[in-house]
Amino acid sequence: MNHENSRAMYERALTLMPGGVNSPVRSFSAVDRDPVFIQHGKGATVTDVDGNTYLDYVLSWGPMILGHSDPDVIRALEKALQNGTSFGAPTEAENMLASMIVDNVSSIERIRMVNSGTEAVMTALRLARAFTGRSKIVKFSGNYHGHSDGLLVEAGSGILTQGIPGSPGVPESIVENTITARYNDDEMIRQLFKEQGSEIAAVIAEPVAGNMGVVPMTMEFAQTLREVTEEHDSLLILDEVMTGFRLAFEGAQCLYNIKPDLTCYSKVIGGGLPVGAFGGRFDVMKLMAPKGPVYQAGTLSGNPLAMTAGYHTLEKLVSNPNIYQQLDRQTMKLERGLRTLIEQYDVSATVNRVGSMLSLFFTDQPVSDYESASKSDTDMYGKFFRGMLEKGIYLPSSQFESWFLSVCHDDQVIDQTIEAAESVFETMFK
Ligand SMILES: Cc1ncc(COP(=O)(O)O)c(C=O)c1O
Ligand SMILES: N[C@H](C=O)CCC(=O)O
Repeated sequence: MNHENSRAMYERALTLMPGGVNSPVRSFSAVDRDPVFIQHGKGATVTDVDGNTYLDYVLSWGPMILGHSDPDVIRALEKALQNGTSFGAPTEAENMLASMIVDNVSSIERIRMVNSGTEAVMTALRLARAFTGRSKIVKFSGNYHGHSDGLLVEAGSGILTQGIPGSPGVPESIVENTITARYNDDEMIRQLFKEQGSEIAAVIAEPVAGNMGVVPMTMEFAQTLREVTEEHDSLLILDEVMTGFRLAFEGAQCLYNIKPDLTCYSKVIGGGLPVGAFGGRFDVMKLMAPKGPVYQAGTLSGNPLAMTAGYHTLEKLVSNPNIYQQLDRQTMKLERGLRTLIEQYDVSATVNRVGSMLSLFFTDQPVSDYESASKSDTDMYGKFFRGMLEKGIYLPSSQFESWFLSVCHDDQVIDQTIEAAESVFETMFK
């Protein structure tokens, strides 16, 4: 494959932006390679600036559940564009997206749109603190909730990929209110609440973690989180930025049958445009300004183009519930193909999957938390990644990110991916 144009653009980018990128994971630094620059995407594929086309399992890190350039979403955007791009005033598009969610997700009685997952989580925590009058929050190692100051401690995603414990520039006084606990450890969270329950404003968790690779929460742990927060009058915040509208329309909360007090969204809710949102119980949400005293604002919050892309994406998902079965079936096919290869080539690897989120970890131990995820052989992943890229398969450039499938990942796409993986395994493990 020729990557001449990507290389030239990356060299130029390095002179303009720190590390040549606007978000660290996309720099490919963890897989020891220069990034490819993407020109366009269609369905399950993206094409780079050298004309190489790849089967895409990154899907913009999750949002593109309908595949790239879905014709209905593009058509709606083209129409919306004729009216202008931003007004900083209410539009009907906001009502449409909000009611799509309030009418279809039972835990959401009120919702507020923002521009990113980071903003959604940051504000949901402020709200939880105001509602409870408490300062401490509990998060879990290996979960990632965006890059706000209090949440980078033992975070997943780029923080885990780069092997750094948090970030310089965050004052001690901010993180002293963040308690970090072990994911899927019932005993630890119960003990924590026994000791400090009256000071804890909220527990925030990814119901299926996707930022230390895919690590599902156990059913038991989900119930425990709901129980301890209720017992101690703390709030349970589910960060469904990745899982919302992806694992089911009602997100992971319906798979686990738990009702959080607040839920955070981003990714699929914006159909590929920048949208974040948080919502939940009316008695909590009514504290938000201008109804209540908790401040949040945004010049571009509820932007009409973003609302349009989100509405038309969710519209297609809600009106075709078979979509989730189809996504599950196709991802299971990929999972089975990878498992067969792991056995055939006797590789120390394990596959975790929930619905259309999947990770291949190069470790023979089960991966159930930050500690076990961290034991994966990241050099091996880098080698696998580079081999797959050369075969035209665009995977996440880190062991600790989820692979995502879209409705365009049909049998042919999956077969081609498994064939490529077989040929890469052949060179790596024969
Ligand atoms: C679970 C989770 N929460 C929060 C975020 C932050 O979202 P954003 O990147 O839109 O700020 C992300 C992804 O980045 C995420 O995966
Ligand atoms: N893991 C991150 C979000 O889900 C990856 C996207 C990013 O931070 O650039």
